[in-house]
Amino acid sequence: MSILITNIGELTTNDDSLANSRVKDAAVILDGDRVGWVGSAADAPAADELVDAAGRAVLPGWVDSHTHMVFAGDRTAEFEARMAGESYAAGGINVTVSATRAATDDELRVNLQRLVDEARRGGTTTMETKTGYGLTVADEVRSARVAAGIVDEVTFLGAHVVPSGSDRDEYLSLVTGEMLDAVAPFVSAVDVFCETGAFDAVETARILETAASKGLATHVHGNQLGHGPGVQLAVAHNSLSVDHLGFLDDKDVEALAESWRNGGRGTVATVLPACDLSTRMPLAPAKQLLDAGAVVAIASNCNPGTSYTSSMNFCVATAVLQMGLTIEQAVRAATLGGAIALGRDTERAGKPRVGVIAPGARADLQMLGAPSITHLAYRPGMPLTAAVWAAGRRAV
Ligand SMILES: N=CN[C@@H](CCC(=O)O)C(=O)O
Ligand SMILES: [Zn+2]
Repeated sequence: MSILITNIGELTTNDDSLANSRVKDAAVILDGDRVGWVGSAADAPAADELVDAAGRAVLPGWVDSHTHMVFAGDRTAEFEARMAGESYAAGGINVTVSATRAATDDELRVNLQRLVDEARRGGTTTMETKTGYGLTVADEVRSARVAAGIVDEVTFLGAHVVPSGSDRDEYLSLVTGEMLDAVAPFVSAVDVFCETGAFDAVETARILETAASKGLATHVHGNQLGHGPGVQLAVAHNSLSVDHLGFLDDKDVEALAESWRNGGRGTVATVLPACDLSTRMPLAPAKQLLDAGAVVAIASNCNPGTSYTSSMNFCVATAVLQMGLTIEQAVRAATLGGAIALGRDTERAGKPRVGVIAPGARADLQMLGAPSITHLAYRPGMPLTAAVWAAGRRAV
């Protein structure tokens, strides 16, 4: 089954082999679950089905590379207290851990599916989610299993905090031993919250090294609540990404940029604008990172504590309006940037690449109710997602 989407006013491809990544009067053919052809509408071959974009903009579906969506409960009271002047502390995580442990598998599944459906309606076609609200072997395994049945990429975040009542050394041995082995069949990566109140530099290094020794990719939550060693550790351990980045010094920015020089595959700097706003923390210096040569991703960090939104439209608009990115930079960071942060920018183990509209890539596209991507920031807060195709199927 092939679908020709024609009469596209502006097509954003992220395909660097094309002279211009914002193509006018374009067309795309979806061939099953892959992109089959991209070009000028005038040259488009025939297909089984025709969709007239009527001059609207088409771009890759959002790739949300950082969420924590396997949870139960709600943290409205904590949010209200924060808006009244209290500051965010990692301790709130244990509130969600208690609620998550008390939930049934079905309740976790239904809540995760609800959030994924919301994200899909907002144009997201690839989603990562983390465990990290179970923090026992059994609860982390079921979080990973539930997530693996619903989202594209699952990350093990047993190293979120040391759960209340646990001995620190025993918990670290669990996270790097029995718990990691038990979740490994369901996950592709391991994450660590490297922060005061969570895990320190020595503990983070131990977790990253153990994950790598088992063939798993790594991510780091770093430099979220203050300046810390997260960025340097992530780069030194060749992590796929380091995320948050509200407190960076020049050496951190340079390390992230340097990691991509000389053809190296470095560490993506993932910024989380909705989280920065919801925690009233400094915005990550996304423009400085890009200007230095780092690869930047934008993600929602959807979770009940620090960022209860999956709206990538909101994140992109904030990155443009408040972080100083151009619209092209923000859209690229929220699509191809996320794909690179997940190691999904190339075909891997039979999984097609995502984050681009190019022949062979997964057929993940969104159409805006607007003629150009500029409207994502020009008309912030407006419901601009007009249509979504996920793996070639019309999803919205
Ligand atoms: N910082 C660590 N983890 C989450 C927050 C989790 C929570 O507060 O429930 C984050 O990315 O912001
Ligand atoms: Zn997070």
